[in-house]
Amino acid sequence: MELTGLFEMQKRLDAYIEENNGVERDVFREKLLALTVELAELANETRCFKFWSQKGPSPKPVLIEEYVDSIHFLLSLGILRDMEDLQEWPKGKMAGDLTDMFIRTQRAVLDFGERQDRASYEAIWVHYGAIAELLGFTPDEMIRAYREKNDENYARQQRGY
Ligand SMILES: O=c1ccn([C@H]2C[C@H](O)[C@@H](COP(=O)(O)O)O2)c(=O)[nH]1
Repeated sequence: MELTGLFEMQKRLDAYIEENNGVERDVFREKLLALTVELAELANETRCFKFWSQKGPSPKPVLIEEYVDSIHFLLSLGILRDMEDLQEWPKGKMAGDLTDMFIRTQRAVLDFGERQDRASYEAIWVHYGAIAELLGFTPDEMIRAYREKNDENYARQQRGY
């Protein structure tokens, strides 16, 4: 899946948010924490780990919106560390269920926070790709959901969110 267009949209949104909020410092730490929070929110909506509950996962539109919140911050972190030349979504084979994948993805995000290098950045994409596959998201669905949330993020800024 092609990432160039998404990086461009994210760069524009980030510039708008920074300008709107008078941000002049490096907000890498904040965005890293935001990504771990979004990942946990997605896990919570899937309820994959809630062996103590009989309730099923949230509907697909809810899951995909949470998913693309993560994609926003993942793109944004790449932009902050000059990795927006990554053209294709890095893919790799990963075995395991959703619970495995959420734990490993949290680790991959924190690992990137320490190393801040390309290999650890690409590893996060591989993990998110595996989550998308387990949740049955197609590339078209993800791109559509990303665009919709990107628009909503502008609208929120304009509303004084
Ligand atoms: O610099 C930023 C800050 C926020 N967001 C977006 C990503 C998510 O879609 C949304 C998260 O906002 P909350 O709902 O968590 O407030 O904001 C960005 O894209 N760039």
